[in-house]
Amino acid sequence: MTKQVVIATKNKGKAKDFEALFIPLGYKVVTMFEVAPELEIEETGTTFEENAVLKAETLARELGTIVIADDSGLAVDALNGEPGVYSARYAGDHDDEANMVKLLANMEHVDDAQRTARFCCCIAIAGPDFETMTVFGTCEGVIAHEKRGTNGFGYDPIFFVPSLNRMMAELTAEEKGAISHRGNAIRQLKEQLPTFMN
Ligand SMILES: O=P(O)(O)OP(=O)(O)OP(=O)(O)OC[C@H]1O[C@@H](n2cnc3c(O)ncnc32)[C@H](O)[C@@H]1O
Ligand SMILES: [Mg+2]
Repeated sequence: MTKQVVIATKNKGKAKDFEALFIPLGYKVVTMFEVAPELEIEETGTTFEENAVLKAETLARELGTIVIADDSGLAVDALNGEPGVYSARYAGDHDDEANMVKLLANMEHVDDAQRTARFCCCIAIAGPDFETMTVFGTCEGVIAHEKRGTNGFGYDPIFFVPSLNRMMAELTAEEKGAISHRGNAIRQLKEQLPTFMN
């Protein structure tokens, strides 16, 4: 029987990232589209951790099983850490394209040296018989002046990864997982929960 991991997400790009990380470990990835399509979880927290815990615990309670959730975002130094926890809704509705347009406009007069940023990801794991646990991962980069690349999701086309000399949206899902905030968080989870992710 294939093991499965339930992720409290409705973001298809995020789900693909998780598949690249979990399938090699022998897990099938299941999202809210399959297990709770009607459930809307309002992200009322002010930190990645609060929102990740909220999403994981809400779905775990609903299903009575172990659930993982990811709350993530982009923190841009020249914008004092914005859009941060509001990354998905930066330009209003959840619209990746509009979010990038707004971010590039707000960065128009920022010099190359000041365009540093990082993706942040808090992953929470919740279940019926243990206390919710969280791990945190980051990925350093630079905000480009224009979009490039078609892989990934969200802000990937404007996030330059200096160590690979490519945009995040130019990496395969496997390459992204090896260096991303999400990959780094998952690797920590794996270290701390070897029995869950063996
Ligand atoms: O809450 P769920 O349903 O998981 O999906 P979401 O897209 O709303 O997810 P978040 O609330 O965690 O918001 C994260 C946003 O941050 C951005 N983001 C997070 N991880 C990213 C990544 O790996 N690449 C590009 N953008 C990312 C992107 O705009 C996401 O919509
Ligand atoms: Mg969300």
